[in-house]
Amino acid sequence: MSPSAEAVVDIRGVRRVFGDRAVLNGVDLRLHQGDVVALLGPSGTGKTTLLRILAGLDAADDGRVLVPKARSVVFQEPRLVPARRVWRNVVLGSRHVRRDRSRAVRALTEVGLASHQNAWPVTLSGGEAQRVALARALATEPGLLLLDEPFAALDALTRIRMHDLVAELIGRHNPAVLLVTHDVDEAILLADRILILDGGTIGVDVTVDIEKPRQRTDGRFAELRALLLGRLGVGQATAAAP
Ligand SMILES: Nc1ncnc2c1ncn2[C@@H]1O[C@H](COP(=O)(O)OP(=O)(O)OP(=O)(O)O)[C@@H](O)[C@H]1O
Repeated sequence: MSPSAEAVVDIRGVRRVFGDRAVLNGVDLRLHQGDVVALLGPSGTGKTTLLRILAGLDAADDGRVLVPKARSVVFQEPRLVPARRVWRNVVLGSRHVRRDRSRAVRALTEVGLASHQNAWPVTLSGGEAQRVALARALATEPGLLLLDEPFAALDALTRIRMHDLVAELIGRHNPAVLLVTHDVDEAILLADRILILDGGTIGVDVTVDIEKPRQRTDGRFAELRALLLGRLGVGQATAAAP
């Protein structure tokens, strides 16, 4: 993305204070359409707080926040409404249900769940429910897609399949994406840029210069993993290895 293109997310000097602790203390972040950015950081450093501010679910105490109106969030848990069928969950809040049914089915087709359109959420597996949450998030064609540890509750095999699916969907819809994750490999697999939030600010900002699809066996993958783990304060032995 050319640096001169207009940013869809532009936040400057964002502060968020809880009690006497400034969890965010001067965060700057610019994202352009199509940017896929992963946000790592030790537990409790404010990743979800930042994501909630970008989602409009929380407000900064100070600083400037420019985000698109059309934005969607996928959380760790799918947050489906149990009393609504799957397709209705995809277009929740719509006032034009009949017209929107085809939009819902298109979105479900993209995540491989068109055949489940009339199912009730309780009948879905965890992975299927999260695919419905993704379909719902993308059905509105958001300019910004916020993903808050969306694969953390899934088993390892489902998580790998979800990585492939999300990569494909992001490529097709081309929103700006902010992915909060604890999984360094997931960040390297999916993101073009990886940030580490610590001490209230973004201290690490790395461009992932490995062509996609990325292989964990690629030497550059292992090198970047070691670098990031080192910066996160874990796996120094790996990071220091020759
Ligand atoms: N509404 C709130 N009121 C008071 N403190 C809060 C509130 N929301 C978050 N915090 C505190 O802010 C800090 C950052 O929380 P946040 O959930 O943003 O961290 P995180 O980096 O996403 O953590 P994790 O990786 O464990 O999910 C934590 O210490 C948390 O207790």
